[in-house]
Formats: sequence, structure tokens, C-alpha cells
Amino acid sequence: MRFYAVSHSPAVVPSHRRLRPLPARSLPAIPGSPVRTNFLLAERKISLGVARNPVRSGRRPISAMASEAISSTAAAKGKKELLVFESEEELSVSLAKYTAELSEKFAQERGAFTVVLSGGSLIKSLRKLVEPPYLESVDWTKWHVFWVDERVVPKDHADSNYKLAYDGFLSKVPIPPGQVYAINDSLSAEGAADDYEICLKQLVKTGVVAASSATGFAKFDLMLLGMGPDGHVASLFPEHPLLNENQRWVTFIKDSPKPPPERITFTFPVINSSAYVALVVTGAGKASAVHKALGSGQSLSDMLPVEMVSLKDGKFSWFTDKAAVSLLQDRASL
Ligand SMILES: O=C1O[C@H](COP(=O)(O)O)[C@@H](O)[C@H](O)[C@H]1O
Repeated sequence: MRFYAVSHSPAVVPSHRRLRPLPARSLPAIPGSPVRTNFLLAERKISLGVARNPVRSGRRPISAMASEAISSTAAAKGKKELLVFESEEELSVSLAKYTAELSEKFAQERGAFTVVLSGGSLIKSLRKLVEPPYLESVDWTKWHVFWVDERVVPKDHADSNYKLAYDGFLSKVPIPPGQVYAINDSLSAEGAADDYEICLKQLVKTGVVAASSATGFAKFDLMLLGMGPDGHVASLFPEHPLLNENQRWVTFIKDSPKPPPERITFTFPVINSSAYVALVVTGAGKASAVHKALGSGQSLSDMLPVEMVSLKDGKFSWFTDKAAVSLLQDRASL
């Protein structure tokens, strides 16, 4: 896993050091920089790099972070990286750049870009993508949009992840409506999960959605995941039997601990077959789960759902702000 602290620190980091991963456990002290050598992640064989925040310096756009996160893909296949931004505002700038660049890459390579959305706070963090320059520069006609989870409620219900995404994102960009795959809200939870899975299998057959050669499951180009304060991702909650589902692509839950209780959700085999996953985690309310997932020793017995995100052949990037990693900061100053 690569770790990049993105900071407003006034420290001058020599250019040769910027964004280059340094070997774990041998992190040199950089005067004035936000990095300490005893960062616990290093104990988990996570390498560390430091970037100077470029927006203030005017030397290097912060969004270059996102570009480098993508261009290093070949070397980082199957690996993880942690990006820490000074604020959610800066995270949203970089997330827009990252998503726009992946859109261009996949539109060129495959003629389509399959994007999976979450609900919750993620949608707000996508706000920069619907502003210039991306509003004009992204080829929205190549986008195919899916949901990693959805609440079994009508599409115009306040709890609907579709409504959240429509209001905050989809209504602002010219994605062809036929390429936005909402669940069938007239069905039961079981029926909606079956229906969505059939839809995905059909789209794999027609080549709109890629298939993973490693797993045979759908391989989405980009999954934009959120994480709840309890460490849940999609509608896969701690200690729930659905965490172990390994056949279905899409399944349902009727006892979600977070309301509303009835939902459908992608399973881990599909999530973990993705080409790219960006996990967006902001705010102090998530700090404890971040600490459990990244900062404490791993224990297989009480793994949080977020710890089960482990891509077979893709790149997994944590997009965090300082508040979300604040408990890790007990160990290190980022
Ligand atoms: O219920 C849900 O919660 C998670 C996390 O939401 P957040 O507001 O804490 O970011 C979300 O990712 C998921 O899609 C949603 O259905």
C-alpha cells in the first residue's frame, strides 16, 4: 500500500522526494514536514511518500496527486494506497480529477466507462466533477452508472440512493438516461436484487460491463465507495452473514442495522473484481473505523466490512481527510 499525505505544510520537500514511496520503517525525518517515522502504517508494510500541497505553492496542482495515482497503476496493480487530504474540500478537487482521468482512459480503451456509485456522503464529495472544466471536458456519453447498494424505496423517496445521486450529480451532467441503471423500485428486495443481477449479467454479455478474467464476476471500471462509521461498505454491515456471500453478484438485506432496513447490495466478489475502487472517507466520525482498518493489528475474527475490500487485480485508493485519519495521527503527524 502506498501512503501519500497531502498537506498544506509549508515544508519544502525536495522535488525528488515528492510522491515517491519510501521504504517502510526507514522514513527519513523531513524538517518541517508532516511525516514522522513511527507511523503505524509502516508496520503493516505500507510505504510512505509526501507531497507538498501545490495549490498554495503554485508549483504543482493538487490534482496531480490523482494523475499520479492513476499513472502508477501498472506498478500498483492489486495494491492499496492511502491519500490524506488537508480537508474534504481538497479531497473533492482531487477526486474529480481522478474520476475524469479514469473516464478518459476507459472511454479510449473500451468505448465505455462503467461507474458504480454509493449513497451517503460520497455524492457531495463528487461536486467538483459537475463544475468546469470537467462538466465540459468529460465525455459523459460514455458513462454507464450503477449503484453498489440501494434502499428498497421508491426512486423519489428521501432514502433513495438514486434520488440522492440524481439531485446532487446525475441531473447536472448529460449522461444518456438509458445508461443510468437504477433498481426496479416496484419489486420486493429479493426481486430487485435478482433483477439487478440479471441486468448486470446481460451487460457483461454485451460487453458494456467488463468481466474479470480472474473471478468471472463483473469488473467495473471504477467503484466510488463510502464507508459508514461502523466500517460498513455498500450495504454490507459488520458481522452480517452477507459478508460471506460468494456466489451472488447482487443480494438483498431485510435487517439493515442502518435504516431503511430493506436494501440490495453488490457482494464482495463483485466489489473485489473492480479495476479501480476509490473509497471516500471523511470526518472524525469515521476515525475509529479507519483506525481499526488501517492502524491496528488485523484480526481475522472481527474484520470490519471495509477491511474485506481487497481487489483481485485492481487498484484500491483510500481518499481521506485529516479528520478521518485523526486517530492514526496519535501515532504520527501527517
Ligand atoms: O447507508 C449507506 O451508508 C454508506 C455510508 O454513508 P456515509 O453517509 O456515512 O458516507 C454508503 O456508502 C451507502 O451507499 C449507503 O447506502
